[in-house]
Amino acid sequence: MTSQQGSESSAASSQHDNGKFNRRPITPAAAQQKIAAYVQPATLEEVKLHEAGGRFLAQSVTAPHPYPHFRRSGMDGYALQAADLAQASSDHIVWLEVIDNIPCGYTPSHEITSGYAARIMTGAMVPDGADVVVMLEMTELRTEHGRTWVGIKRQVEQGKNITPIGLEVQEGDLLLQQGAQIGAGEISVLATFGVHTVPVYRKPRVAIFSTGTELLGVEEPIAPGKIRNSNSLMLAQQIAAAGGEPILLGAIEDKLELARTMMMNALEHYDLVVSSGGVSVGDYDIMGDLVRSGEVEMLFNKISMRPGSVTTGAVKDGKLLFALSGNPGACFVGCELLVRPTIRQMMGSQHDYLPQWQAELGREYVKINSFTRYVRGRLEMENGRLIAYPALLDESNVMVTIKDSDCLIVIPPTSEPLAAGTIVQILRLMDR
Ligand SMILES: Nc1nc2c(c(=O)[nH]1)N[C@H]1C(S)=C(S)[C@@H](COP(=O)(O)OP(=O)(O)OC[C@H]3O[C@@H](n4cnc5c(N)ncnc54)[C@H](O)[C@@H]3O)O[C@H]1N2
Ligand code: MOO
Ligand SMILES: [Mg+2]
Repeated sequence: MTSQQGSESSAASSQHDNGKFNRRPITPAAAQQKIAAYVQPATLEEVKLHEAGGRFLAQSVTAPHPYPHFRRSGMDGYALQAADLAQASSDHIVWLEVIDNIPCGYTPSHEITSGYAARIMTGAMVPDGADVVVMLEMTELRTEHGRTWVGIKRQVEQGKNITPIGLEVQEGDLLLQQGAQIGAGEISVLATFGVHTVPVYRKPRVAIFSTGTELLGVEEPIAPGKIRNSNSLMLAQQIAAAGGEPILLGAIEDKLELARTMMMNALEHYDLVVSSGGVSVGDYDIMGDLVRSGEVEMLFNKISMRPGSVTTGAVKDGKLLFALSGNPGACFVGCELLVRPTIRQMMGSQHDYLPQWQAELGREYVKINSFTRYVRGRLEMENGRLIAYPALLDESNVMVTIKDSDCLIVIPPTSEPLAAGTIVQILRLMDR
């Protein structure tokens, strides 16, 4: 016991506490399912469209009108009847009288009949009667006595350079599904259809705290035996990237009473709670003790995965608590596999779990394990093949290679090393 460790820690009782050792592992998928059963949808709010980026739509949106909603010219040129050009050729120029000039934003003032044309700009409304727009470069002009004729030496197929009404979207079409995450393309759609305030899910407020008597604030000078609290800030970034609002509650010493107060307060005031550290079998692994104490309903305290086998999930009054391992690698993976999907499920996302792809293993992977491993990896495209390189240092307690990874390579339980070139599943990390 270190000098800082108070007598109220769980140390005294831990020798007799078999609960922490007799943990029944469940699979990562089972853990995800258990959690999903407790997810409560976030409430709604309206935000201005220009502030809606990254948020999740709380209601599906259907098209109030077709798009485009008028026949639109795709070129600067002349709107006319294609049949008038039936005799046009390099030896025979067809002349049509120009009776209108249609800029964008105006309605045509004349219907086009045989023998006539209207000068028209890209994006302008094609006049009734016209069934083609001939681009400016294919035409020549003649002016006589204040009247203007356009000359064309080529046939042009009917419909050319006219975007028909509803080409992109018909009235009543489903534009965006509830739960869609709003990016540039979605904003363009919403703007096009006049949705200037957007119903979105409120960002779940996710409380984050770390446990560890060794933890210093990031601003504090380094000291023997101490480390800076990197997990809290790493988690905050992951949670923000997932769509949540991280609330940093700081770090506490490994004291059961402090942890209880912190956890209960967080569960009361926030939508989700994520902690780091203290879930293993050590004397001061207070989060593990706390979750087993009966004050919260434990969902699991062992998952058949590495890193993060001791990752613990619990629920109290419908609110979920994720007690992640303190080892940075395990903390990171636990957040990606469990916390991220929860946040996204709360906001109705159809893309809640990390997308799964296949890749070739870039180098031999020799560690064998009865649990599924999520190995941080880096993806490269080589000769049209997707190759996943496992990090050279991928231990749970290794921090520095997290930044180099853009995927987690899924190594199933195996008793044999995996050869380079083996097809593996990978989970794409989505925060970059
Ligand atoms: N006897 C056993 N010991 C351990 C086992 C086991 O099965 N039997 N499992 C090991 C594995 S695997 C993991 S993972 C860790 C899990 O430990 P905890 O979740 O209890 O985390 P701590 O003990 O609090 O810390 C572990 C490690 O991480 C550092 N840490 C903690 N918090 C932070 C933070 N906020 N920022 C940066 N680093 C942090 C801490 O200093 C420790 O080095 O247990 C193994 N032991
Ligand atoms: O299972 Mo430990 O939790 O990272 O390797
Ligand atoms: Mg521990």
